[in-house]
Amino acid sequence: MNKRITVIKGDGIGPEIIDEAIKVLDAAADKYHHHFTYNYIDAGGCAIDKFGTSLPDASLAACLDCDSVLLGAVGGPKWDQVDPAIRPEKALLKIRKEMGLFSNLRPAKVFDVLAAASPLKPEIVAQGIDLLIVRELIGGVYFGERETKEINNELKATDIMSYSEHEIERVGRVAFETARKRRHHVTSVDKANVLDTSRLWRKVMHRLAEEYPDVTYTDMLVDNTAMQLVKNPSQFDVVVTENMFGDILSDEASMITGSIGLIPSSSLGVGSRGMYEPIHGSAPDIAGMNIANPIGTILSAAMMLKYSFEMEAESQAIEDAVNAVLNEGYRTADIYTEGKIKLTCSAMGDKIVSKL
Ligand SMILES: NC(=O)c1ccc[n+]([C@@H]2O[C@H](COP(=O)([O-])OP(=O)(O)OC[C@H]3O[C@@H](n4cnc5c(N)ncnc54)[C@H](O)[C@@H]3O)[C@@H](O)[C@H]2O)c1
Ligand SMILES: CC(C)[C@H](C(=O)O)[C@@H](O)C(=O)O
Ligand SMILES: [Mg+2]
Repeated sequence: MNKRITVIKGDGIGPEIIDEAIKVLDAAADKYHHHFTYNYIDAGGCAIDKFGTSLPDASLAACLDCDSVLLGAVGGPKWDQVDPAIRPEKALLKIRKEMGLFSNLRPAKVFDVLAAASPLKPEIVAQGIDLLIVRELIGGVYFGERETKEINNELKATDIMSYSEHEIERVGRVAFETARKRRHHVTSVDKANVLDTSRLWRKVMHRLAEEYPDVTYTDMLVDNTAMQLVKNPSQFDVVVTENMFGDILSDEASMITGSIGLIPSSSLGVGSRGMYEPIHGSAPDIAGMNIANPIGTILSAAMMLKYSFEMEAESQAIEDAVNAVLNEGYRTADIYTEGKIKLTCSAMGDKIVSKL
């Protein structure tokens, strides 16, 4: 099959991890006789430096005219003082919105061989950790009206969180449908003891739960969820939540697997075109050092093959290659434990390619 992939390397470690994912995609294309063409575009801080804006029109157009988008990461301290309207992160939010990517799947699974890298107690890890956060991606406080104004010589800032029934229902449906392919349990996370948006969220989720009697359902408040993720993560199968809660909880869930560098994500809307990116950021503290973990990005590429291109076997082959490399004891610095073999970012990419 021929597929056109728009690639955004972005900032910080973005270029390093994307290079490894492209190596892996090329190896998969060779093995299965596909042809992937890559359209490299600028977005984020690097685009501000070149064009004075984080998302040039041509870059957005390239995201809307391709079979899927692969993204490294954007942002970093260099651009912290720029006009908020053109911040690197704005580019990412605009691409998500314009592509209509309302559901963001963020799996957090402890690989058996990486149990020692998890900061949780071994007896908790032994119960098995394999959960999937379904994060609403183009609504809530990220996209509500915002302003900063001066009142009586004091600045006041406002960010509005809003959700409609339709926005909640479409992501809820993704969660229930996905649970049917997994362990048939959905935990819906909200703050219904305080927020109106959460009370509406809960109402819509309850309505959906009745449509899916084969899926067991639990409501959980977000503060308790943050605690339960550390105390008893094996209780979770699919966790569905609004945009900002999902952002925060997915970083927390990633850490119980050992490192944020391991976690991929897919963002989808209606139709098969999606955006695929690791959940971490541009990691300015380790950028340019060739020590970042490329596995989250490589597994994001694997998700692209499965969810957007219907290439199940190819996607599985990449996952198997990652598992094989980990099983043989190879580790990047973030997941290194005593007695294992430490690899750079590029050497990890090469090793995974060699297993394909
Ligand atoms: N999707 C994205 O593009 C995205 C996501 C999150 C944050 N950001 C942006 O990235 C910048 C830095 O954010 P931050 O420092 O809060 O979060 P971060 O995720 O970039 O880094 C947090 C910590 O995790 C480590 N880390 C992250 N990815 C890693 C990897 N692949 N291998 C090894 N270690 C890794 C970093 O070294 C750092 O110590 C900010 O500008 C932020 O807005 C972008
Ligand atoms: C960079 C930022 C806008 C982004 C988000 O909050 O969605 C990031 O944290 C993520 O998790 O993808
Ligand atoms: Mg985040």
